[in-house]
Amino acid sequence: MEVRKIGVVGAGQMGSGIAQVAAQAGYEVVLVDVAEGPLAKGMERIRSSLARLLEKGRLSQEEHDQTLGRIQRSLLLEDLKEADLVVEAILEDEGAKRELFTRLGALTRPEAILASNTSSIPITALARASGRPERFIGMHFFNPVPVMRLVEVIRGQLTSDETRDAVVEVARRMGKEPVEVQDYPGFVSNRLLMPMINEAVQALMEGVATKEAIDQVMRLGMNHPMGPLELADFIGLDTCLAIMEVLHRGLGEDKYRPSPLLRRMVQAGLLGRKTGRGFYVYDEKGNKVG
Ligand SMILES: CC(=O)CC(=O)SCCNC(=O)CCNC(=O)[C@H](O)C(C)(C)COP(=O)(O)OP(=O)(O)OC[C@H]1O[C@@H](n2cnc3c(N)ncnc32)[C@H](O)[C@@H]1OP(=O)(O)O
Ligand SMILES: NC(=O)C1=CN([C@@H]2O[C@H](COP(=O)(O)OP(=O)(O)OC[C@H]3O[C@@H](n4cnc5c(N)ncnc54)[C@H](OP(=O)(O)O)[C@@H]3O)[C@@H](O)[C@H]2O)C=CC1
Repeated sequence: MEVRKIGVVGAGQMGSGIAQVAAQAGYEVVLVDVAEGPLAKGMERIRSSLARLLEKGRLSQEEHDQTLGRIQRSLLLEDLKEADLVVEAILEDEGAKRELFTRLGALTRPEAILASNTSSIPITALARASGRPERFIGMHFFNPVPVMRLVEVIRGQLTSDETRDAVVEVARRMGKEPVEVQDYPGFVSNRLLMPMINEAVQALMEGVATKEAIDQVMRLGMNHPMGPLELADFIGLDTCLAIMEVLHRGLGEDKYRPSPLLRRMVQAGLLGRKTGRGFYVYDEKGNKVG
């Protein structure tokens, strides 16, 4: 099946990035969110990322303008009726995602593929809610989407070969490297990454070192581009907690128990860069100021 039009639901940090790389690859894009505020913020993120690429000469003025021209913004899921592929990037909550996929399954064309950018939630369960498990798949992008090359491709129990082939082709056309993994909690990426982040939070809570020292150890000693606490702020502490809960529930081992400090920070609304404060403090442009 040839994909021409891509819908993206959720205009947060991931949804806006996915819409951007899809439009850069030449697809017609419809970006949908529930409210005007996040939609405007998502479009602003796309504009500033494209401006950065233009400034660096990675994009011509014409490509820049055409990319923006390919993105239609909307507050209505009904505008996804003509899409060939819809990628969901709303909050990491199984109930909310199931509800959305039930609606998408009812309103999109029967041959359209539905994909989730979930970080950890079982693809097979979301596929069932969509009512079209053969044409359902996990398409897991990485943050920041315009920069990171990986797309983790996760087949559900009933995903067809045609669906897998179609999203692999889309990912490649976006300039990404698709890697196929099985439908286990957290897949590969977050089964490995999130316990490290959770352990860094636990080490901070136990007073093993300051947050700066913990981050420095991993940056300077392991050559990670960001320390784990800085990275947790970048991802969003709500998303980190949601992923740890899926690992804990899904794999049933104590080693995946979310750190109480992580939980407390989410309860306090300290979600990281997106709310201006997490382990560190950020200005409105997302630059670390404290
Ligand atoms: C939770 C999940 O389910 C899965 C996940 O996504 S986990 C998170 C995965 N992501 C990571 O681990 C990110 C780790 N961090 C990094 O790789 C880097 O710190 C970073 C790429 C974010 C920033 O890199 P940096 O060197 O500190 O900053 P900076 O120089 O501004 O950016 C590096 C390059 O990326 C570009 N860039 C960064 N963000 C960009 C954006 N949003 N749009 C376009 N370009 C961008 C910059 O322009 C720069 O390009 P040049 O090399 O051509 O100069
Ligand atoms: N952050 C990361 O590094 C990564 C995240 N992911 C996954 O991507 C998904 C999105 O994460 P991220 O972009 O960081 O989250 P954000 O909080 O930045 O964005 C989520 C967006 O979805 C909107 N939204 C919430 N519910 C609905 C709905 N029912 N319909 C339409 N839009 C909705 C939110 O609006 P509002 O603000 O009004 O609630 C918000 O704009 C999650 O599943 C996450 O696990 C995957 C890879 C990396």
